[in-house]
Order: sequence, then structure tokens, then C-alpha cells
Amino acid sequence: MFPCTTSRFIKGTTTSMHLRHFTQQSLPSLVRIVEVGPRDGLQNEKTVVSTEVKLNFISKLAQSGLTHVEATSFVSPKWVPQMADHNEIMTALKEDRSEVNYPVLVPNIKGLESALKVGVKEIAIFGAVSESFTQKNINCSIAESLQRFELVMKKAQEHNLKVRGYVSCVVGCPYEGPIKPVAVAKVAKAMKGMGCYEVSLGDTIGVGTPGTMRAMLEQVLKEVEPSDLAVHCHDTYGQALANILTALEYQISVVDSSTAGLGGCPYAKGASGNVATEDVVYMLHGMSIKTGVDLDRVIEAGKYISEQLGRPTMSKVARALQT
Ligand SMILES: CC(C)(COP(=O)([O-])OP(=O)([O-])OC[C@H]1O[C@@H](n2cnc3c(N)ncnc32)[C@H](O)[C@@H]1OP(=O)([O-])[O-])[C@@H](O)C(=O)NCCC(=O)NCCSC(=O)C[C@@](C)(O)CC(=O)[O-]
Repeated sequence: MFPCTTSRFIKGTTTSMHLRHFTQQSLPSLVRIVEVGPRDGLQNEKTVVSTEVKLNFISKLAQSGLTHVEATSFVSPKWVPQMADHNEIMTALKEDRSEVNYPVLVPNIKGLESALKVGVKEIAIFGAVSESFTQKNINCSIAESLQRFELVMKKAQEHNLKVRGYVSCVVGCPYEGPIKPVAVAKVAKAMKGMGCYEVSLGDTIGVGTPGTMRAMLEQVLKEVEPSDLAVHCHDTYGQALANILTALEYQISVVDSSTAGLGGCPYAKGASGNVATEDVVYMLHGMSIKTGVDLDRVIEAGKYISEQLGRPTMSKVARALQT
């Protein structure tokens, strides 16, 4: 996968830093989880998952107390075939009378126009801090992507849509290696400045450690308030929970996760799944941090989708509790 690169991602990042001492009192008492399983979790699946299964999965997640379930992407079906049923998914969710938000990914005006036709209320624009990843993922430069997002933002605001922003590759890029924290701060600031209500910082290939997360967050927090940030940690190197805890220490209280640990980006080869929602909920509840999420119900949703995909869950908590 990245056989010779591991040391590149951990080298020289924390030695000069003071390890801060945090007490339980200084952590957020409430964390909002943004469930990305139906989108990030499934987008990389080779076999097309039926719309019916996706909707059942979303329904189970919605019944678990999650308030934000990212449902699909309005991207090109040639680029990401698994998300080609976005119209059917969002048309079905229009009938949902719950308070759950169903944000969708939108890369450009074409995606936004399609999303508006099916009554989407919240979108997420997605950029990155690496030029190579941006080219591979959305076929343009970082500067071009920000111009596109400005157009999307303007139109979204005209339609009173909420817009979230993603910044990918915040500690490492599959093509460029380690990323400078100051570059992340620049893109995060641009996303926030154009009107995103929240910017989610993505460790797309899961190479971050609490050391590199800390270095990155300290720069980003010079430009964006912790209340406007979320973290999105893939678990490739088994560091995701530690990285999330690091973000909580900086008062970031929104965490993206994916039930059953599904996921990966088609344009970030080698990236494994997101941190499992079950594992995040277990950790947070164990620290007396509220999430409003019913762990048993999320485990049930994870069991359902894992059975449908024909493989065991990647959630350690679900595995432990099911045996
Ligand atoms: C952005 C594009 C569309 C540019 O793709 P492009 O080829 O440069 O676009 P184009 O404008 O030249 O159009 C080419 C064709 O795509 C169509 N097209 C154009 N736009 C759309 C659209 N919105 N919906 C449907 N179709 C579209 C357009 O109509 C045309 O169709 P044709 O004439 O050839 O039949 C493409 O690169 C794309 O779809 N990329 C998606 C990549 C993606 O979804 N990646 C995964 C999500 S990001 C991620 O997972 C990371 C994250 C968010 O989780 C955080 C983290 O982990 O770090």
C-alpha cells in the first residue's frame, strides 16, 4: 500500500511540542456525530448496492438517534458508479418526516442543480489541501475547486441550503506524502470564509497520529474556531480514536464516522474505512460525553449492512459485543 512511506508521515512532528494536559472537564460534554456510512462508507464498494438496501441502512441509522446521516453524492456516475442512484435515494428521503438531516456531496453547479430538483436541504462541498489529490478526485486544481465552490455556495445560499465543507488530506496525501499544517489552515479558512457553516478536516488515508493531528489543528485553529470544525478520521493505521480524542482536547465537538467502519475514497488508493461509529460512540459514552446515539441500534444497522455486503463488520465494539 504505502510500504516505504510510513516513516514520512510520522517523522519530526511532535518532538518540539509540549504535550498539553487536559482534564475531563476541558473536553466537550456533547458531541455531534455525522454519520457518513451511506455515502463515504459505500462509495468505494465494487459491487453496486441496491437502492433498497441503502434506504434500509439509512432508515436504521436514522432510528438510532443520529441527527446527521450523509446520504449520497451528486457526483458523476462515471466517476463513482455506486452513487448513481442519488435521485432515487433523495426522492425517497423527501418523505422522511423525522428531524434527521440528510446532507449530500456536491462537487459543482451541475450536482447542485440535480440536488435541488429532489429537495435536498443540506450539501457538502469537498476540496483538498493537495494539488495531486484534487486533480485525481475532482479533476481540477485547488484554486479552480475553490472558484467552483464559490459558485455552488452562491446558488446554495439563494436556495437557503446549509453548506458544509470538507478538506481532504489534512495530514497526508496518497500522492504527495506529508502535508504542511499551514496549507490546511489556508484551505479551511477559504471554505469557512465562503460560508460553510462547518469545515470537516479529513485524514483521508488515515495516516495521522495525535502528534500530526495536534500540529495541524494548532495551525487551523488560528484561522477557524473549534465550534466551526469537525474531524473525519479514516482508521488505516489504527489511529482514528486517538486522533478524535486529540481533536476533542481542542474543543472540536463534531466527529464524522461510518457505521461498521465502512469506507474509503475511490481516489485515495489504500485508504481503509472511516472510524466505526460504534467505536466512537462507545468511547465517548465511556467518557460520559453525550451523543444522543443508541449504541445497540447503531450496532444493529452495522450488522444489517455487513450482512448485505457479505463480510464482517470492521467495528471492534460491534465484534466484541456480538460474540
Ligand atoms: C467533479 C467531477 C464531476 C468533474 O468531472 P469532469 O469530468 O472534470 O467534469 P466535466 O464538467 O468535464 O463533465 C464530464 C461529464 O461528467 C458529467 N458531470 C459533471 N458533473 C456532474 C455531476 N455533478 N453529476 C453528474 N454528472 C456530472 C458531465 O455532464 C459530463 O457528462 P458527459 O457529457 O461526459 O456525459 C468528477 O471529477 C467527479 O464526479 N468526481 C467525484 C469524486 C468523488 O466523488 N470522490 C469521492 C468523494 S471525496 C471523499 O471521499 C473524501 C471525503 C469527503 O470523504 C473526506 C475525506 O475522507 O478526506
